[in-house]
Amino acid sequence: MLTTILRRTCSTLSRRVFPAAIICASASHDFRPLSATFNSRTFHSKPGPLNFRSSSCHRAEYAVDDIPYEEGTRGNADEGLEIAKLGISQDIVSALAKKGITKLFPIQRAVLEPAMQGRDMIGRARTGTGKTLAFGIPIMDKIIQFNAKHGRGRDPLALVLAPTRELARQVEKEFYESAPNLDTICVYGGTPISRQMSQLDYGVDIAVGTPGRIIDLLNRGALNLKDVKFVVLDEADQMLQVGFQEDVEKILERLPPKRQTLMFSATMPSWIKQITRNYLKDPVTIDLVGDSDQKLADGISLYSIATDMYVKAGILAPLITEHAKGGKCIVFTQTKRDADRLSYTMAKSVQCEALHGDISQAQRERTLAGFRNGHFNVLVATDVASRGLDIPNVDLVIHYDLPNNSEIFVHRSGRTGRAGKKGSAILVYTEDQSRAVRLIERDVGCRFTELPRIAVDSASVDTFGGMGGGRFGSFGGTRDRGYSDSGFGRGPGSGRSGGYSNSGSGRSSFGNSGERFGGQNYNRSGFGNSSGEMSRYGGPSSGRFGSSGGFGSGQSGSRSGGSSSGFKFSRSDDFGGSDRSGGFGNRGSGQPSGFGDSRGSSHNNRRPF
Ligand SMILES: Nc1ncnc2c1ncn2[C@@H]1O[C@H](COP(=O)(O)OP(=O)(O)OP(=O)(O)O)[C@@H](O)[C@H]1O
Repeated sequence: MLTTILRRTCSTLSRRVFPAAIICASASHDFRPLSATFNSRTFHSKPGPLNFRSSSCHRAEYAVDDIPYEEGTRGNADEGLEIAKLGISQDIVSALAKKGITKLFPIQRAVLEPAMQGRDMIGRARTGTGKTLAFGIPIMDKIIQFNAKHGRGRDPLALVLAPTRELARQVEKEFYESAPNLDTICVYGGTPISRQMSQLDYGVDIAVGTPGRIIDLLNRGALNLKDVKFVVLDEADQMLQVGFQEDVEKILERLPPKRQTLMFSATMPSWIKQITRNYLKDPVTIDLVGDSDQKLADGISLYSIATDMYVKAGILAPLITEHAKGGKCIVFTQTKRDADRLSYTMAKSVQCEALHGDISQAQRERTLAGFRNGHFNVLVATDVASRGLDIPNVDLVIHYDLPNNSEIFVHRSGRTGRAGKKGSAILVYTEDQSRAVRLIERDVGCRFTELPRIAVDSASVDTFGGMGGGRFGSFGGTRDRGYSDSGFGRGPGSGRSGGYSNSGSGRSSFGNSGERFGGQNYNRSGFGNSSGEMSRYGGPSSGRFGSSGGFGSGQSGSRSGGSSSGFKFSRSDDFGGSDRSGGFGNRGSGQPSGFGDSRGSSHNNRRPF
C-alpha cells in the first residue's frame, strides 16, 4: 500500500506539477443532484465496488435493467439535462462548454447514473447521438475523483478499445478535449511504438487504442493494465466479431476482474447479447433504438437508385452534385482496390481521395484531416470509415457497393445526419440486387425513396467513370478478391449458413459481392459455427465468388447469387488482407491490414480489419 502511494506520488510529480492544495480542493468535490428526479440521490455517496464512490442506489428513472427506446431519444439535446447542474467535475463542465456542449443527449442522460453506480452496461443508441461522451463523462469524472483522492498513478485507469485507428484517435481526442487535465494516450499500429512506450512510461490516466497494438505493448511490458477500473468496447458488436474477439479476449484476460465493463454500439445484433454474458457482470442494457423501430438516426433521408453495372461509376458525379449540394460526401466501396480506382477516375471531375487499410497510416491521417478541413469534399472509402467517424458536414453518403449486412448499412449511413443534423444516404444497386434492397429495408425498418435512373452514355462513363475497361483492364467478372462476411462467423446458434436469413435471429451478413445479398450469399453467416477455421468464417469457401462485375466489362461473374456455386463466404478483404485476396484462403497474404493494427501480418489477416 505504502509503495503504491509512493509510486503514485512520485509519478504524479513527474507527470505534472500538481500542488497538494489543488488535490485537496478537488478531493472535496461535492456532487449536486442531477435534477429534481435525482434529488434524493448523491453520487459517490459510498465506496463502490471499485473503490470509487458510487451512488447509494436509489432506483432511479434511468437505472432500470432494460431501458428501451422512447420517443424523443434520438440525440437532441434541447430537452437534455444541463451538464453544469449534474455535479460532475468543473473541469469537464468547462471543457464541454467550450465545445458548445451544455446539455446531455438522451443516451448520455440514460447512461449517467447506472455508469456512476459502477454497473456493467450494454448501450445502444443511433449513430451520431453522442455515445462517446455517454461512456466518457462518467469515466472521466470518476477518474478525476479517484486521482484527487489517491494521487495519480502511472498505469491507466481506463482502457477504451476501438476497431479502427481513426476511431481510436477520435475517441481519445474527445477524452482529452473534455478533460484536459487527464493524461490520455492513443495507441494504434502504423506508427512508431517507441513513442507510445515512452508516453506510457510517463504515465497516463486513459488509454484508447486498437487491440493489436495494445497486445504488442502488453507483450513488451510497456503497458500494464493492473489498475484498470473501466474498460469500454466501442463498436462492441464489431469488436466481438471473429478476427477481433480473440484479441479482445486476450486483453480482457489481462484486466483485473474487479472492473466496470461498458459496451456501446449503434447496432447490437442478437448474437451479441449471448456473447456479452461472458464479459459482463449483471449488466444493465440501455437500448434507445428498440427492435421494431427504424434503426437509423432521424435526420437521414434514404434513397435508392438502380443502375447498370457497367455505367455505375458514371452516375456518381450527378448524384453528388444533386444531393451533396456542395457539402461533403463519402462514397463507400466494398474493396480497397475499388476505392483506389474509383477515386482515381472520379478525381478527374471532383476533388476526392481514397481511404482504406492499405494506405500508409500517415497518408490516412492526412487524408482524413484534409477531408475534415474541407480541402476536398469527396472521400471514397472502404468500411474502414464506416463506423464511428464523426466528420462535420457530411451531407451525403453513397453506398456505391452494397454493404455486407444491415449493420454496416446503418453505420455507413450514420456518417451523415449526426447530432441532430440532416443528411442523405443513397444506395446504388443493380436490378439483380433489388432483393437485397428490400432486405435492408426490412432489417433496418426504413424505406428508400427510389430516384429516377440516370442515363449515362458510354462517353461519360469513359470520361468520368473510366471504369469501362481499357485503363484498368477489365474489372468485371471474377475478380481475384476475397469476399466476405463481416466477421459474424461465429456465435450462438446452430451454425447454419447459406440460405436466406430471416431477420432478427442472428442474421447479419448479406454474403458479399457478386450478388451479395442474393441466393446463398445472403448467408446467415454461420453464427453458430464455432468449430474450425472454415466454419468460423461463416461457411464454405470453395471456389471463388465471382464479383460484382466491377466497373469493367459488365460481366458479373457469379453475380446472380441465387444458385451461385462459386459461393465464398470469407472475410472482407477491405479489412483483412489485400485486395488480391483469394477470399478466405488468402488471409495470410502478408498485406498490411490497415485498420486496426500492424502486428505480424499473419495476425492482421485474421482480423476483419
Ligand atoms: N450533449 C451533446 N450536445 C451537443 N453535441 C454533442 C453532445 N454529445 C455529443 N455531441 C456531439 O455529437 C457528435 C456525435 O457524437 P458521437 O461521435 O459520440 O456519436 P456516436 O453515437 O458515438 O456515433 P456512432 O454511432 O457513429 O459512433 C459529436 O460531434 C459530439 O461532439
